Amino acid sequence: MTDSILETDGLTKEFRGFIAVNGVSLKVRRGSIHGLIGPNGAGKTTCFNLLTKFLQPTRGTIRYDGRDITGMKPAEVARLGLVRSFQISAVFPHLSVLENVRMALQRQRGGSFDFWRSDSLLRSFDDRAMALLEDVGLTSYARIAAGELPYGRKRALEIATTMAMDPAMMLLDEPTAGMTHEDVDRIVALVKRVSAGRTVLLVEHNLKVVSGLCDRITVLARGSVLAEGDYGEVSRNPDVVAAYLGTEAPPEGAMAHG
Ligand SMILES: Nc1ncnc2c1ncn2[C@@H]1O[C@H](COP(=O)(O)OP(=O)(O)OP(=O)(O)O)[C@@H](O)[C@H]1O
Repeated sequence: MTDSILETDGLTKEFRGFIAVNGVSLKVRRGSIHGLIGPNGAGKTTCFNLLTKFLQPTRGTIRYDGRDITGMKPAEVARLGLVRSFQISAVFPHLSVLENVRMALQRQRGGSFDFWRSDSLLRSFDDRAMALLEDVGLTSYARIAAGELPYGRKRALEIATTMAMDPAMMLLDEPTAGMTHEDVDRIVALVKRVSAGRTVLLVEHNLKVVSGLCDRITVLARGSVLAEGDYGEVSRNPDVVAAYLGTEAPPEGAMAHG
């Protein structure tokens, strides 16, 4: 018996007749770090948006923690503990790093954005916010305006604000996109750390990141599942190699792992 926390069955998304995601049946094991990879245009982002309920599927079902969430709204699934990392645009650039996490904590408590009046309430979240900042290595940046953070640190802040929701499952969309090597290593370590006691699903282009992080990997190509397994298995799969070589060369040496 596998203990899946997230399961899709025949998940399909059509855009005016173009099938971006085609009959994807996915099982994400509770407590695992699961990677969703595939060449450009494979349907990863569409799939991610379906799972986070930002898009409604044309067909198919999504079950989270034993419950059918197919028709639910993003906020509803977030309340159930299935939370996507906030986009950088969701970080308030003029507020400090600490204030951003405080806001996220307040939101988790069901508070409103009425931060004019609730300053004292927000301050009560300081301790928890500082603990989260420590988790993501941002303690020394607490008082800096979020907008002034270097890019890699902004992604760490995004993860801290996601963690503020205390999700049972986190969905991360390319957490290392556009990062320097040093930032990539830091985010990999961070995702590993925050994955303790949670399930993580990430869409990721960088196959070295995937090989270092993921217990299980689903490879999408042209909207369908092409292969599934651990990194060693999928990287040796001739169909996977062909799919990557057919559209773009994988990052140097990436397929040589495992
Ligand atoms: N809103 C939309 N309307 C029409 N076509 C779309 C829409 N969103 C995505 N597509 C198409 O669906 C296909 C899959 O796109 P998607 O962005 O999900 O792939 P991806 O694997 O995330 O690609 P990439 O790695 O390039 O980000 C692409 O051909 C894309 O052009």
